[in-house]
Amino acid sequence: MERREVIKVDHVSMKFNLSSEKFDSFKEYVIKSIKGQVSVEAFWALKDVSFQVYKGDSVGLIGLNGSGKSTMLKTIAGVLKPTKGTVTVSGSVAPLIELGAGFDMDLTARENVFLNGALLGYTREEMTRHYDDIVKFSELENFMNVPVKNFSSGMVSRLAFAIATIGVPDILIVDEVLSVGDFRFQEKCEKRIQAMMKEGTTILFVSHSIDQVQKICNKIVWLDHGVVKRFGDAEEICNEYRGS
Ligand SMILES: Nc1ncnc2c1ncn2[C@@H]1O[C@H](COP(=O)(O)OP(=O)(O)OP(=O)(O)O)[C@@H](O)[C@H]1O
Repeated sequence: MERREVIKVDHVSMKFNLSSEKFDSFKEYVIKSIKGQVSVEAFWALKDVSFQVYKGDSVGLIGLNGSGKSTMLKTIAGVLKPTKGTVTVSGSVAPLIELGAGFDMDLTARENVFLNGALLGYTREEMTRHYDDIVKFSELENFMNVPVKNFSSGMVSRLAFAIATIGVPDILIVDEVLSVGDFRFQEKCEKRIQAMMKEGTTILFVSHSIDQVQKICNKIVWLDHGVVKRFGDAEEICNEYRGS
């Protein structure tokens, strides 16, 4: 199997500034921040994280709430810039993070297909070609002319998943999105991800279902308070995680 490195996470640390003060209004916040009276505390969500991902790997990020999984995925997706260290990514990336975040809720599902497609870098012609597949996969045939604000959260996720997975990206980033939608739809999404893996797509995957992680992933990064506790074989680390 080809062992081409597609993601290199090199000594990455991420700092967030947390303000513990409460402000009665935005005006009060602005005045105090101009006067330098807002005290902020540094919080390191990732601390010196390093790992490499090779083409065709499917890597699961596991760890308790707040351990830094989503922050790590967002730095790889280019949504966040690390405070220290570097992330090098080669190839196209399809991020399935916060599904539906790019939707305009007042527009119809149909209009959002084209809007979201444009945000993902597709032309109108490309989206027209993929339109029927998106409608069929999301099973929203009867709802395409309905404003998305009237959709349930599961319907929003189905539409967003169908749009985000129309191509075969080099790297697919999946953050918790399979926990939305019903059981049957989750299976359908899993199948689509597995089909992409067969085509050679590299997967980065976050889910609180350790069984789902073990089913999809061959490697694991186990994060603990922003630090890599373990990195390696999925089966071994998932079993260790279950027993921890
Ligand atoms: N924009 C932000 N500003 C301040 N703190 C943040 C921000 N984003 C994340 N954090 C903090 O960083 C830590 C890691 O958050 P992150 O969402 O990466 O964890 P996670 O492992 O994905 O958690 P979960 O399993 O709950 O989804 C948390 O303590 C969180 O409060």
